[in-house]
Amino acid sequence: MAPLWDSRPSPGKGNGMMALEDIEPGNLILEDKEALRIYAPSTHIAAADVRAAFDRLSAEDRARFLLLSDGQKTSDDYDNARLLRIFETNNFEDQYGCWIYLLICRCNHSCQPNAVVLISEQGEQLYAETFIPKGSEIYISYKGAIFRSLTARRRQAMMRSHKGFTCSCPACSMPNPGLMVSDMRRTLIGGLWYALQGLEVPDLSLLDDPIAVIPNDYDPIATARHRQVRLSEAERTAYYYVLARLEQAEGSSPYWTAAYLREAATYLLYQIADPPHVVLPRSAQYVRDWMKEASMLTDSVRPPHSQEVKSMHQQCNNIEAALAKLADESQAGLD
Ligand SMILES: C[S@@+](CC[C@H](N)C(=O)[O-])C[C@H]1O[C@@H](n2cnc3c(N)ncnc32)[C@H](O)[C@@H]1O
Repeated sequence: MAPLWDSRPSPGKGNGMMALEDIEPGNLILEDKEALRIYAPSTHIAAADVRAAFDRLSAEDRARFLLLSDGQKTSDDYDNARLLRIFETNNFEDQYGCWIYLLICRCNHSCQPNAVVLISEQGEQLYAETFIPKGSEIYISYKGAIFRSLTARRRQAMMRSHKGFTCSCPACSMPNPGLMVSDMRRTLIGGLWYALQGLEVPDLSLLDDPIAVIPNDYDPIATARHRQVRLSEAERTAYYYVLARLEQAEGSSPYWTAAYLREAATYLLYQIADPPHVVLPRSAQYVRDWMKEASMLTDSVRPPHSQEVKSMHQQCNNIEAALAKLADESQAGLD
């Protein structure tokens, strides 16, 4: 298959991954695998560790490693300090340590990404999550889900502290009033998300301090206090539904809209299922419509064999069966 991308200059971001063809949502862009892993947190990794891991790579992979950005691109030559800079500019991190991909690492970050890295038994695969027109840039998000609920200023503060660059992605460089609307939407997304987790919105003021250094393990969720009042099922239905539509309006992955619609449908079903089991046809139709939309959206951005697609189809069937059973019980009650 001819490559769907090439590495080309991306204004203000070094090089980036540019689409050579129109790429449809759900299409595979490239396959990659971890090339180099160091089992330590990024803050504990020294130049000698990177050098040792680099020396274990094949000659071909060493050459590909040296193609990655070092954040300042001083020369084609390399010493231990440059190897460390490349590692720091490109590494992914989890609780087990840090690693590098030789292809995926050539992708820039966006706070409104159009692609996602999915991990399967075959390795790591980059998939389009929205339509990517020929000639435009392919972006992933370098940050986890809760990052999406921050305003542009707060996201930039976090990126500067954690990744050493000021994010100039399309979502962050949008002019007003678009940026203001996006900030408001994301703040609402955060408020609804925390409430649904049974949490108060945490104090995020650290992210408003322009000179604050935000620790690498900064986790706003861990500092959030528990809410005193539990949300009712009606509130949960409404919150998930609004969350789905806010994510959609914000241009997030359809995967999130699908996940929240499925929750909204499930909580609406719980309400229908409450005694006295009178199934209101309109509510039942909403449950079906939301599940159908959630299923179509998941199908559009995840491979057919993926766990997400299988589980969404299974849930559609379960919900359809539950509705049919409730309708029978409701009819029996009326007879
Ligand atoms: C993993 S590399 C991505 C590929 C890199 N741009 C290249 O030329 O190979 C990460 C670096 O790209 C740049 N970068 C990525 N996303 C960016 C963004 N949204 N805004 C500004 N710079 C970005 C930063 O210099 C960052 O340190």
